Amino acid sequence: MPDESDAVVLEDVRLQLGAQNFWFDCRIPKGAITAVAGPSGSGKSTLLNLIAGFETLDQGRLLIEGRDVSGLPPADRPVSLVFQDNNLFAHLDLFTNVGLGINPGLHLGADERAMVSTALKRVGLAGFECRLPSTLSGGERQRAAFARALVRRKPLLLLDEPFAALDPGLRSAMADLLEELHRETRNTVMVITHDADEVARLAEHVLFVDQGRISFSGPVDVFFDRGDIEGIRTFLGG
Ligand SMILES: Nc1ncnc2c1ncn2[C@@H]1O[C@H](COP(=O)(O)OP(=O)(O)OP(=O)(O)O)[C@@H](O)[C@H]1O
Repeated sequence: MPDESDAVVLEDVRLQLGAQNFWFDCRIPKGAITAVAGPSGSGKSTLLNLIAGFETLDQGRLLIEGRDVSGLPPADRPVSLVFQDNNLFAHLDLFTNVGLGINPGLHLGADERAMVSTALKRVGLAGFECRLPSTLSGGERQRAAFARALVRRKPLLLLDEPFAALDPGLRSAMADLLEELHRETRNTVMVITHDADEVARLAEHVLFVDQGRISFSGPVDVFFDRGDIEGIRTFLGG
């Protein structure tokens, strides 16, 4: 039975995409940062897309904060997702793109406008308010998408390799920012990463996805001791 310490529960969730079969059965602890790791093509993005509602499960049950959301569209789920390829609206400036995170109708009060400016400042994009996404670098677009997710303040934040396009210095600064924001909000975060150092630095809990299944779910210190699981050994460079 799900309990109150679970933010997300996947119960016997099955999905087929083309020739690929996925089976997910796991719990994500509430208020923690969970790293989602695993080989390329193993199903990490698919797992996040299922939780966010961009994929629909064929079978099973998906609970977020105790509520069965299996039949709900993405907009009705208490989730904010940052994709690998961000997803900013090309014809809208950055202020508007981030403001949409707060209110899709863009009726923003003074406090909300201040929240947008603060979020842009925190990701290092103060002064970029009037710029269109096409005039930004890949890393800047990624940071803008992160700012939009921050202002949404949903209980569950899903990040699909949010810092992949950034150089090591910025990557580390964004990881610091994520940690800092997490300390402030204690929301639940799931972050896909290919980087073992990032897992060690950010995560309290780890899910390891391999061939469409979860081959490990547990605390981060246990994860680093599970070199006996072949996929994890490879991930850790062993
Ligand atoms: N709509 C689809 N139709 C058919 N196959 C799909 C579809 N979406 C994903 N797949 C396949 O499912 C597998 C898992 O994809 P997914 O994007 O979840 O992997 P991933 O672990 O996030 O990979 P990466 O680390 O490379 O981003 C891949 O083999 C992919 O080609």
